[in-house]
Amino acid sequence: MDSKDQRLPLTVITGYLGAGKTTLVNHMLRHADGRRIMVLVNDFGDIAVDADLIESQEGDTLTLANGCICCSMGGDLFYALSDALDRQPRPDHLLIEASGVADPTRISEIARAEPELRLDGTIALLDALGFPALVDDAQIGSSLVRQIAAADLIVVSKSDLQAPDALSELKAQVAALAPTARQIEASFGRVPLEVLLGSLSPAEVDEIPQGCAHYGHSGHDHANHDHAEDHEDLYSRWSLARDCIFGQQELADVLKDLPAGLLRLKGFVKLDGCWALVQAVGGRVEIESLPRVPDHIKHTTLVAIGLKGQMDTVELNRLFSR
Ligand SMILES: Nc1nc2c(ncn2[C@@H]2O[C@H](COP(=O)(O)OP(=O)(O)OP(=O)(O)O)[C@@H](O)[C@H]2O)c(=O)[nH]1
Repeated sequence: MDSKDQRLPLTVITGYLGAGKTTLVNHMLRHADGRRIMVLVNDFGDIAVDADLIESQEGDTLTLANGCICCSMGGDLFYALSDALDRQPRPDHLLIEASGVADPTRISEIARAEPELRLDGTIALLDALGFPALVDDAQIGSSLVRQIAAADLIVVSKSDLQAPDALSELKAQVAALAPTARQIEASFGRVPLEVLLGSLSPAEVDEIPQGCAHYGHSGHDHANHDHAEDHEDLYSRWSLARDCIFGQQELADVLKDLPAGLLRLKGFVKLDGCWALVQAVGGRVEIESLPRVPDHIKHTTLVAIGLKGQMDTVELNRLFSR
C-alpha cells in the first residue's frame, strides 16, 4: 500500500448465516494491537443482536439493522460510511460485517463509489460443517457461491468440527468454485490479523504454516456480478422481545425442539438470576451463560431466520411462549 494513501481501508466480511463472521471480527478486535478498528454491522434479523455481540470499544460499532444492506439499504450504508469517515480521529481500518444473506459485490460497489475509502479486500467465512448441504440447496446455494466467488480470502471456519478428509474435499470443491481466492482453515476465527488485513505480501503469506492465505485483490471483476434476488422475498424473520424468564433445563428442552427450516437463531434469554446467549446454526445449538448483558437489553430478545414457507413461526411462538 502507498504510505501516503490517506484513504480509510475497508474490509468487507461476508459469509452465510452463522458462518462465523462475528467470531472472526471479535478475534480481530482482540488482536488489533493498538490499531483502531471500526465495525459496521448489518443484521438481517428483525432486532439487531450482532452489535451487542461485537467486542469493540464504545462508539466504534455502527449498526444497520432490520434488512440487508445489499438489497435495500444503499442510502443507509452511505450515511454510515460518512459517519465512519467523519470520526475524529479517523479509525485505522473499517470492517463491514455484512448480513449472512448479503451479496458482498454490491457492498463493495457502494463502498468503491466513496473516494475516501480504499477497498482492502473481501473475506468470506465458509462454515465447514454447513456448507456442503447449503451449497446444494436450490434456493440458498447461489448466495453461497456468490459470496465465495467475490472473496479474496476464504476462511474455512469451524474446521474443529469437521474431519480432515472432509475438509480436504470441501477445500477442493471451494477451489473449483472460487479458483483465484486463497483459503485458510480456522477455528473460532483464529487467523493472524496481518493476513486478514492484507499487510503481508503473498510471499510472506506463503510462509505461514497451515494454509494461511494470501490476502489482497485476486484480480477478478467485482463489478460484473448480477445483483442477487431480493432477500426479503426469500427469507422470513421471527423475533421475540418479551419479559419472560426460562429455567436452564427448560431452555435446553425448548432448543432441542427448534422447528425444521430454521437456519439461524440468536439472542439473549433471561434465566433465573443470570442470562444466556443462545446461538443456533442449522441443527447445532450453543448456550453460553452470561453474568450480564448490555444495559439496553431488558428482557429475553431473540431473532430467527429461515426460508419463507419453511420456518414454522407459529411453532416458534408456541415454544417460547411463557
Ligand atoms: N466450533 C466452532 N464454532 C464456531 C466457530 N466459529 C463460530 N462458531 C460458532 O458458530 C455460531 C455462529 O457464529 P457467529 O460468529 O455469530 O456467526 P455469524 O456469521 O456472525 O452469524 P450471523 O451474523 O447471524 O450470520 C456461534 O455459536 C459461534 O460460537 C468455529 O470455528 N468453531
